[in-house]
Order: sequence, then C-alpha cells, then structure tokens
Amino acid sequence: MAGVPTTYDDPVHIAVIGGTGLQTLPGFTHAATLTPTTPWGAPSSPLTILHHTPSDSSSRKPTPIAFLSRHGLHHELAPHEVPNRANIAALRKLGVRTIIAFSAVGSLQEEIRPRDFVVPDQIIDRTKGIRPFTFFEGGMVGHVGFGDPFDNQLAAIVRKCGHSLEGEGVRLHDKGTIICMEGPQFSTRAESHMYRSWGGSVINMSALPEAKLAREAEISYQMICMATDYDCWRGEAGEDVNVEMVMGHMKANSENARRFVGAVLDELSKEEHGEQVLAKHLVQQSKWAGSITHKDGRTKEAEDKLKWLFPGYYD
Ligand SMILES: CSC[C@H]1O[C@H](OP(=O)(O)O)[C@H](O)[C@@H]1O
Ligand SMILES: Nc1ncnc2[nH]cnc12
Repeated sequence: MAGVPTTYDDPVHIAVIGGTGLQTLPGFTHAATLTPTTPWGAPSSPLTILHHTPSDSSSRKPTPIAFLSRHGLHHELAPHEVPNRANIAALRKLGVRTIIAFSAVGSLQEEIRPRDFVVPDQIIDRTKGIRPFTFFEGGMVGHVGFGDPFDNQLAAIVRKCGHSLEGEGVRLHDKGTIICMEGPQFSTRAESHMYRSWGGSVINMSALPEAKLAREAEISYQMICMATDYDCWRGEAGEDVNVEMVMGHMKANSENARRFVGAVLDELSKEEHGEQVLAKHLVQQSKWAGSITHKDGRTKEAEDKLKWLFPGYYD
C-alpha cells in the first residue's frame, strides 16, 4: 500500500497466520509492511504490522501484531508449497513469540458443524515427508518435545475468548484432534472413514509442519480451526467437500473469525499475560535440544543458519 512504512522499530511479539479465506485481517490500523528474507527464503507473504487497540480500555497503548497469509496474498501457494521454515523464521526474527494460526478444516464428527470453531489439542501427521519440517538438519541435530503440539496455556486463553463470543453466533469446541493430510487433493471416502475410526475430529493440510517449526523456534502456537464441510465420510447423507463449499462458509463466517481474533488479542494485550506472550517457558529449549551435535561435527552451513535464528545459542 502506498505510503505505508517498510520498516518497524518496536518489538512485535504476537503474530496471526491467516489461512484459506483469511488473506487479510481487516479492522486494524496498518502500521507497516515488511518484506524480510531468511536463510530459508522469503515468507509466503509480506508481514503486515497491524495496530490493535484493546476494546475495553482507552488508556492502553495499541498492541502491534504481525499478520502473514499462509498461502500468499492471492492463495497462490498449495499446502505443500508453503515455505513454513521461512514463515516461522521471519516471525521469530521479528520478535514474535506467540502465534495464533487460522485454518479452514473439514469436520470428521457430526457434532462439529460447518462454521463451528474448534480449538484443537492434538494432531495426527498424515503428511508424506515431502515438506521441509525442521530447522535442525544438514550438520546440526536437534530434538524438541511435541507431546502436546499446541501450547496449553495459550489454548486456555483462546478457549476463554471463544466462549465469551458464544451467543453471538460463535459455537466453539474446546478440544479436537486434527488429521493433517498432504493434499492438495481431498481424501478418499475410505481414508475419511479411517480417520474417524482413529478419533480424528477435523482434517486440514496446514497444521504440520507449521506447529513443529513453531515449537523448534520456541514460539507458543495455537491453531483456531473453522469447520467448512463434512469432508466425504457422510456419503449419501451429504455433499462431498469442494472448494466452493469451503470458501462459501469462510466468507459467510469471516466476521466471526475476525471477532475471535480481536477477542484473543484483547486478552493477550493484558499485562498479566506478558510472560506467556513472550513464551518464557520455552526460552532456551532449542539451545539444549540443538547442543547434541558437538562443535567438531557441525557443518558451517547448518551452524550459520541456526546462529541466524538463535543468536548466542551455539557459540
Ligand atoms: C481450500 S480447502 C483446503 C485448504 O484449506 C485449508 O487451508 P488453511 O489450513 O490454510 O486454512 C486446508 O489446510 C487446505 O490447505
Ligand atoms: N475436507 C477437508 N480436507 C482437508 N482440508 C480441508 N480444509 C477444509 N476442508 C478440508
């Protein structure tokens, strides 16, 4: 946008990643547009710095947030083409330590209806290993815990905010297991039934490796899912998923998605969440996770990249 600054000097600790149907985040003040590069390439889209003014207090300063469009500004990146490492690395470098990520999902359960929101707590990986999925490779090994793929404390805040919007058209499910499939084709009916038998709640193509990379980058991460279809498991009881169906529900419910983000940002802007927003509980996790490779065994390339991401960790 003409006249908008291309640099931003204040720290930005919170990011929103928008998915299908959420390429922009209207209703916030546009403070800057950044186009960073990283050792893993450029992110999916420019990082838009938005100012969020908390709705319940005129005295609090606006909170800056970074917005990134996962599939690009015009949805030109397929799920397997999303440069997840560049996205997460660019956000961390900016100072981001908390990410709220949006995703349009298929429902695998009757009670999760189209336009319902789900705050998931688990993921089953059905990607095919073709997406780059770690910062620790090529001469520096690292292993981080992923038992809980989302941040439990952040999830509690997100759930509270979602429930506060109930009665205003928002229906929220507090838990759920995401099946993250490779795509870009949707599932077969046999696969869809199998995922239901595994206990899957919803299905998408984007939770991984985004969530894994956020964990490696010591960023507190929670996905908010919005159901747009019943995939294809209902057979004759309903129409199979198609893009028109997904986009239709996303468009019709985008105002609720925006209000949901606004409520979460209101809450995260409160001083009491300062430590959580900075993900203090994750600090130095990757320093120890990555120190398994002795200095003598490191390649310069791997070390340079990781030193860019984590200055001071591997000196
Ligand atoms: C257009 S339907 C499939 C597409 O929608 C979801 O995108 P996102 O998670 O970025 O909202 C799903 O993961 C697929 O990428
Ligand atoms: N049925 C589905 N399968 C995978 N990703 C989706 N995103 C929205 N609906 C989906």
